[in-house]
Amino acid sequence: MTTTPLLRLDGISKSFGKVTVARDLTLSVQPGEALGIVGPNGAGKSTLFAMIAGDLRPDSGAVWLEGRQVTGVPPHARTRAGIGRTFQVPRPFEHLTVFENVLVCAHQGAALKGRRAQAHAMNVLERTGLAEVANTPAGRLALLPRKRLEVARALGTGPRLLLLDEVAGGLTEPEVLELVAVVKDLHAEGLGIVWIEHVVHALIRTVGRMICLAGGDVVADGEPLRVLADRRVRELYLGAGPETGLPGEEEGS
Ligand SMILES: Nc1ncnc2c1ncn2[C@@H]1O[C@H](COP(=O)(O)OP(=O)(O)OP(=O)(O)O)[C@@H](O)[C@H]1O
Repeated sequence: MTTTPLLRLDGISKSFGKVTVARDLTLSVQPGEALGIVGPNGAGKSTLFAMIAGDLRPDSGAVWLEGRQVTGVPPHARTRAGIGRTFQVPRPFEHLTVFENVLVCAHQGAALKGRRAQAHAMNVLERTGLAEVANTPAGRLALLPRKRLEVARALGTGPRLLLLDEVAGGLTEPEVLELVAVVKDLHAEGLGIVWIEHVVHALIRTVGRMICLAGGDVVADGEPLRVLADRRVRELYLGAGPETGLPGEEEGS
């Protein structure tokens, strides 16, 4: 028996002028799967998220969510349909508290009202380790809780597919591990996760599958250490700094 994929990109193509960021790209994410996406700067990773979330329309091809075509569906309706996303640069409502920020998402994204919305928002804060700062204005948060809040806001919308866009960027090593623990717990709950990340070792700890995007193509797809050991992937990362945590060749072979 075949299960309906949580997400399916079917022959997606997208160019900005002469720059092709997706070339006839086909990709499925199964329910509960955690997929990591790596690739050099400008590879088109964030653009891919924008097409999944509905902020950008592909030039051709289709986006399917749980067997429903959503290619022409606007972002707010995709949120309601079960896609939650974070942004590279978190932009919470700075003057609202952490709790209020998530409550807005529960109202607008998950269409919850009153006590149900409040209970959901509190639950999200517990799951993301933010309960203790529930009443702190978002603008006063340090970077790690700000990143946690970005994840919490996406969760507030009640997604079945969570898109994480470089949430580990800028964090210290121990902070990365704290964030990884949050994402791993969400995955263990059964949430489908697609995580774009340059901090590769965070992905290795979390995802069961990884793809590498470059020049609009998927250049490698499979078990994370195998993908990172792939010759083409290593060539793309040549010169990448140690902060990527790219494992040595012997680890992947
Ligand atoms: N709206 C747009 N209009 C024109 N060009 C764009 C637009 N959005 C992205 N691009 C270009 O498309 C390419 C892919 O950008 P994108 O942000 O998707 O890459 P990325 O893989 O996420 O990069 P990074 O790892 O640096 O975040 C880049 O060359 C970028 O300049």
